[in-house]
Amino acid sequence: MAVFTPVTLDDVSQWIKQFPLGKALALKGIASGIENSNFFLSTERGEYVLTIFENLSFEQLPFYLKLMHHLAERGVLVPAPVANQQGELIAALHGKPAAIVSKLAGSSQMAPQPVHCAAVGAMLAKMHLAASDFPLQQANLRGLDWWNETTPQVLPFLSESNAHLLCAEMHFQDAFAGCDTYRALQRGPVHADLFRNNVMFDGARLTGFFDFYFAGCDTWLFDVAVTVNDWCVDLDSGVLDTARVRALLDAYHAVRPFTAAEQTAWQPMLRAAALRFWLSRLYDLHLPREAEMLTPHDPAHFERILRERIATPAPELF
Ligand SMILES: Nc1ncnc2c1ncn2[C@@H]1O[C@H](COP(=O)(O)OP(=O)(O)O)[C@@H](O)[C@H]1O
Ligand SMILES: N[C@@H](CCOP(=O)(O)O)C(=O)O
Repeated sequence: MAVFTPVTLDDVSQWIKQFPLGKALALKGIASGIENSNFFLSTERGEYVLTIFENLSFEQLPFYLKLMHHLAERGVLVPAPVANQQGELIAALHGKPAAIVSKLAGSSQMAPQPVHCAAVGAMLAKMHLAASDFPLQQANLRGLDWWNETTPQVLPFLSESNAHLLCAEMHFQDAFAGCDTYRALQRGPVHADLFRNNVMFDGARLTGFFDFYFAGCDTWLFDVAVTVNDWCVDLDSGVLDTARVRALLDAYHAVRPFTAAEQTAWQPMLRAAALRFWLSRLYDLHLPREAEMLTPHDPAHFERILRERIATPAPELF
């Protein structure tokens, strides 16, 4: 459970006066999540989510919140940020940046079927197209540079076999990022963390993507690979489930057709997406921040997925 910054209803009752939401009625810390402090906030005007950002700065946050606003205006299902009286989407709470966004209906679908994967694939393609004219630029802060910075920090904690895997994969990914195929890939703002727990469903109806706080400008294919590695994986073995993969990729392709360069890059990109989360989970496990309540994710899951993506040919992209 992650609430890094404790907040009381009293604290919020004063603070919320700058927003057009009426009085704060109830505040409840949210158990899941590992990056930020999140609370369900009931007000006289409805149900919202209050997020206190633990790592992102006031300078970095407009990218995420304005991106959500941009997407919501274009019909992509995402939480809408609420502006305060000054028209700002970010306001300080306990000295940290904080924001209020609308609460999505439904719950996460943690055992997805092809029908859920198809809905995610179609909305992901729609999101990539809708974000392509978003004017702000911000790199994916958990991209290749971060992997290169983080690798030496986690290496001392690894077994010989895992240290070898990590170094070899970093070498492979550094070379991949320098090749012509990689440079030919289409780019734009991506979610970069579109796991099952970051999408809401009401039955089989997708009600929204959320948790945009790892978003950044990167290749669209990286976003697809992150999504497939989570939504279409057999959680015990790390093997991809063919029916879910086809549902997700075919639905994406129907909205935004994949390119030949993307087909060539697909397997390296599935590996890159596995590496990214193996590294962040290793970092969070071995070099944790102080949290009032925190359950770290298991790095071995993504080590397994990475080994599997290296060993097994990738499914056809289209
Ligand atoms: N806009 C939202 N609507 C509904 N529930 C939300 C919303 N944002 C967050 N949540 C809930 O809060 C939980 C943690 O949020 P998340 O953004 O994943 O945290 P973190 O950024 O710390 O990883 C989610 O699993 C979800 O249940
Ligand atoms: N999805 C990442 C961790 C990021 O946490 P989230 O709760 O913000 O999705 C992982 O599974 O390692």
